[in-house]
Amino acid sequence: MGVMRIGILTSGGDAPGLNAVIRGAVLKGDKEYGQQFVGFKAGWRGVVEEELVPLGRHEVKGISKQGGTILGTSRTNPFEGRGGVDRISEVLERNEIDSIIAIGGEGTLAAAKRLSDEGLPIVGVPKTIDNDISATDYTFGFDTAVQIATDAMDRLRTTGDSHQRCMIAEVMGRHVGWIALHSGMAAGAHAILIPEQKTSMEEILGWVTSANDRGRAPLIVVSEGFALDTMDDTHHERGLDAFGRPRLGGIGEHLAPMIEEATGIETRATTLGHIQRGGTPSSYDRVLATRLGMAVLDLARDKRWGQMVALRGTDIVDVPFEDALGKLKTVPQERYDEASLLFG
Ligand SMILES: Nc1ncnc2c1ncn2[C@@H]1O[C@H](COP(=O)(O)OP(=O)(O)OP(=O)(O)O)[C@@H](O)[C@H]1O
Ligand SMILES: O=P(O)(O)OC[C@H]1O[C@](O)(CO)[C@@H](O)[C@@H]1O
Ligand SMILES: [Mg+2]
Repeated sequence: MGVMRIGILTSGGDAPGLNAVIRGAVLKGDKEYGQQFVGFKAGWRGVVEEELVPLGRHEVKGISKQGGTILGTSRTNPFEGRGGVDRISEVLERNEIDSIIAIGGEGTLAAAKRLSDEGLPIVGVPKTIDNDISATDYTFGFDTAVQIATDAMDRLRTTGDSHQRCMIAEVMGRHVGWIALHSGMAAGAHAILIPEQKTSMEEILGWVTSANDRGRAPLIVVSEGFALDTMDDTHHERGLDAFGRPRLGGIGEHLAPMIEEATGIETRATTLGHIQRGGTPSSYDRVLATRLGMAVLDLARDKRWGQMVALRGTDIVDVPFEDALGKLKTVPQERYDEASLLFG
């Protein structure tokens, strides 16, 4: 049997740790199995458009501490345009590529599942800062996002304290509240508002006034996908993305005047936005990402197509793509109840 050649792609939004996955895979493949690697540029686009880049030990030197992805990313659908199974098989064959490692979120993994169901040799690695993928306890990128959000809140608190203001920090997370829950708990927030828990303005005002009455500057953490019990939908004023999904964001700015008017406490909102996704990954994310990158190679070596790696406890395990799809991993009621004991 000849040397196995593996193509790697990163697809969907970037997350800190993507480069550590790539490096982990390339180093192990090179040292252990004598495999060779190529990179596909910008997700599935690189596969469909046959945009390949060399990916050897030289290219991955020192990259696990770099944010973003050296391969670039996109939200290209591999079935659209010139894409499809026949086109992808032809690209793989022409470039003597035996398998694809797809690193991405649930959209990328859904595409990977469809392609592997149709016979293509694909294995996967889950990624998202939102930590909303089922079948894995944590995703890389989440720890870094939480750390960045916590640092920002520590800063908001010193300026809030100085002015005796109510500060609102809006964090990412799409339709789940993991980033808000963890960063809010770490920063000692007086309320954490998440999409999983419909909350009333009365409850929020109760927490704000109770903190204020004790002489504290209230800190409210709100997840971008949160809606008040009186709202029919999430707050999104920036329209839809290319796939018809609402671009979330702005709920913090929406709540601030309501709180200020009802309590008389001057209130300011800050949206952390893409700062949460950029820059150096935490050491936890580097280690998790490196382990996932090394483990996914065993799936490729054993030709276990349609499988992905995941974290269970402290172990890296493998699961079929479908276990990661269909259902978001939301914040369980007991985790919210536990955190909410500290509100107000
Ligand atoms: N069910 C699906 N079948 C085939 N392709 C899909 C499917 N869902 C999504 N995709 C394709 O995969 C691409 C990546 O998905 P998406 O943009 O949701 O990013 P993701 O991998 O889920 O990461 P993120 O965490 O940023 O959402 C999509 O842009 C789309 O082209
Ligand atoms: O990169 P975009 O398209 O602005 O997407 C932003 C979304 O991506 C995420 O950062 C990761 O899924 C979400 O938290 C956020 O809603
Ligand atoms: Mg997605």
